[in-house]
Amino acid sequence: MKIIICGAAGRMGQAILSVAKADENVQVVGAFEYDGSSAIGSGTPRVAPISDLEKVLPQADALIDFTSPDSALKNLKAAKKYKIPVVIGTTGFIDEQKNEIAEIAKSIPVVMSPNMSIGVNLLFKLVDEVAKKIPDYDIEIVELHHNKKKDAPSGTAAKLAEVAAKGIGKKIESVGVYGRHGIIGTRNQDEIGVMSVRAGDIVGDHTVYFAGPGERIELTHRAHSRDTFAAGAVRAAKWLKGKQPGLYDMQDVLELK
Ligand SMILES: NC(=O)C1=CN([C@@H]2O[C@H](COP(=O)(O)OP(=O)(O)OC[C@H]3O[C@@H](n4cnc5c(N)ncnc54)[C@H](OP(=O)(O)O)[C@@H]3O)[C@@H](O)[C@H]2O)C=CC1
Ligand SMILES: O=C(O)C1=N[C@H](C(=O)O)C[C@H](O)C1
Repeated sequence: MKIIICGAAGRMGQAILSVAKADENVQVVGAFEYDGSSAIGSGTPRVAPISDLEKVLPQADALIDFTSPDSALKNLKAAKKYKIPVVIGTTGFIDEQKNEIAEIAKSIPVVMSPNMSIGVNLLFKLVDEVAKKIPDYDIEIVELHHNKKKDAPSGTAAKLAEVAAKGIGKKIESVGVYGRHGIIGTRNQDEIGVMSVRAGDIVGDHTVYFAGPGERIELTHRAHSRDTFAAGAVRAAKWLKGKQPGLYDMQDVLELK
């Protein structure tokens, strides 16, 4: 399995490189960073400028992207040109970009998930189940991440909120509340609060609260290491081999649907 890693010098890129190196069935044929990055020329395999991506794409079985929304979309467009399957772990896409990704996925198979861990993908299922069972309980989501994270809320928290909203028969666009401040009045019954904490080197924690009269449920996932996301990304790349074009997620890869 020959893979390309975009964002190779980043936190996730480095974790994926070490998972790939430990796997005898995986060969990294390209490790890319943006043009002008101080990482160009470093490491094994050597980190190359993203402007060289199309030189390597024809030899790859899959491209794994953990960069930023704009560059992920550019890399996806290049992969489409060469019909190479793509794993997108990058988060923070706006709706217009998500629509573009869905359109491109009509031509090539794409796995896109804000969280590649087994635990969080099970958490999505649990939240759906609990929200459906107790739709009148207050739902709040708190996510904690390291102080270098650029997007908020995390892609995972956004997805948890979407799943919870759907579970209670609402659209997250109508019920999502992102942070609170000032004399805001009492809580609306249907709102789903999403709070973001940025501190130190926290890898990624997500808690979903369901609070009702005299009790609450807290469903928490804590990632101890980025290796869990990296292993998931490599598993998704392998899973994509021979798949029909389409937009898949980690629940497809992990057969949780
Ligand atoms: N789906 C999942 O399971 C997970 C998703 N993520 C998501 O993955 C993304 C990356 O996270 P993380 O690794 O922590 O972030 P980092 O900032 O550490 O890594 C991103 C890397 O991509 C580089 N980069 C930026 N633009 C380009 C480009 N045009 N071409 C190639 N490389 C580029 C960055 O360079 P520079 O720093 O110099 O800008 C950086 O080295 C985020 O969106 C994050 O939310 C993270 C963990 C798990
Ligand atoms: O940026 C990160 O670090 C993480 N991002 C993902 C997200 O936005 O949900 C997943 C994970 O929690 C780590």
